[in-house]
Amino acid sequence: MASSTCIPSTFTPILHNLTARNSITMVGLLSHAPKILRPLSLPKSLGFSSLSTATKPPRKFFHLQVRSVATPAEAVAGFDDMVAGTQRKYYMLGGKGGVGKTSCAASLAVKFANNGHPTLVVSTDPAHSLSDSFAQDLAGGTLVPVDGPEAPLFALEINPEKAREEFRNVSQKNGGTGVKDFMDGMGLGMLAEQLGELKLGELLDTPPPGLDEAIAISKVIQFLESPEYSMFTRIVFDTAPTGHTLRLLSLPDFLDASIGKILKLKQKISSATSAIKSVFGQEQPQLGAADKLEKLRERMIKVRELFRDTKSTEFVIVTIPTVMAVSESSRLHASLKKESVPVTRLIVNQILPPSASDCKFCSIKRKDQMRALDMIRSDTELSGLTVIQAPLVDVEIRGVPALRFLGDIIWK
Ligand SMILES: Nc1ncnc2c1ncn2[C@@H]1O[C@H](COP(=O)(O)OP(=O)(O)OP(=O)(O)O)[C@@H](O)[C@H]1O
Repeated sequence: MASSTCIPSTFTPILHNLTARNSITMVGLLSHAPKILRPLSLPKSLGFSSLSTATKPPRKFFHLQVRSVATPAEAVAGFDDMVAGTQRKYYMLGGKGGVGKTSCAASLAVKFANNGHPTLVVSTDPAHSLSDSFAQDLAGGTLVPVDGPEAPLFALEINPEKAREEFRNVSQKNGGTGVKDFMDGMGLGMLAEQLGELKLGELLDTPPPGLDEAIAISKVIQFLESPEYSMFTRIVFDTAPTGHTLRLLSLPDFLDASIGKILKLKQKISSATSAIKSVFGQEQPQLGAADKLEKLRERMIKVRELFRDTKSTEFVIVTIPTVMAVSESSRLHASLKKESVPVTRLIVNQILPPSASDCKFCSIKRKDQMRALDMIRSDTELSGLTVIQAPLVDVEIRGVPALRFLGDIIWK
């Protein structure tokens, strides 16, 4: 049984962001735990002072001695497998809101880059939490280089609203409000009525939930298919909270079916319009909208294939040790399995580090967490996964040094 690594609760790294970017002094209150933690090397390049005489850039801030403590067995993430090889791999991190998806995704991206992989970290979260996590403005919908890691690390915050706008434009034709007007305009309104069951209007004018994710990911696929982005060998997705992800997973089939029907409709329209043309001499309408939908459909199929590619993709579920979060993670895993999305790792984040003297609050909290960890062990969906435990650290995970610190704890 793998022994556990944990941060003694007395260890408190304090990150003071000094004036210049990246010049951070890390003052670890080492007096409490000199025997456990000792600074191996701190990068002078980042402006670290006295704590170390390191000259070459470090691999780690601190060396944690592995010691067995009475916490449930945890596995290690198997980072060596994740980082091996230069064939492009995709890691999608997802789970309940607020569990630490962005922090874990960003820390994984930093760790890949610090191990030599040109890496792209993508978020479709409208709240721009990736910028918060890196403490750098990454908004704008284009690739932004992240300062700090050793190999190139770029971030992409896709704005779902903009992506949705694009989608809506696909369906609008000559300023109409959608296909219905478009068909009315061609005197084919009655045909639109008959096709009511297609819910054409809803599909094109009000995108279904999860579409943001699908379009955002399809945008990334577009990026990655172009030569200038062929350098990236690791792509890390910080996905939206569970609900969106589940809808996204079923979306390509939904769109496939609906767009498939639209394209059949296109067939009907073009034969109907040639009939109209011969009677009314009307112009043959160009069907740009339907053609663009065809492109969208192809991209959605690529999204679905990407999610299901066991050779290059892995979905990592992130949770926290509460009954609610574990229950949601179990449902998420069941849905991912149904959609044949490969999942092997589960991160249980923000676990209270062991402590000799628990206050009343902590001892109750700890009991709840143990109960949730027991739930994982007995859960039919989750018990087969590699469970990686990440401690609750008492500093906010912001900026590359802190992400590197968290990454060294989680991605071993
Ligand atoms: N192991 C940890 N120890 C302490 N704080 C943590 C840990 N992991 C994450 N946090 C903090 O928890 C907060 C939420 O983290 P994060 O934004 O990564 O979660 P999220 O799942 O992406 O949230 P959302 O669903 O809102 O996007 C942040 O303030 C982050 O710094």
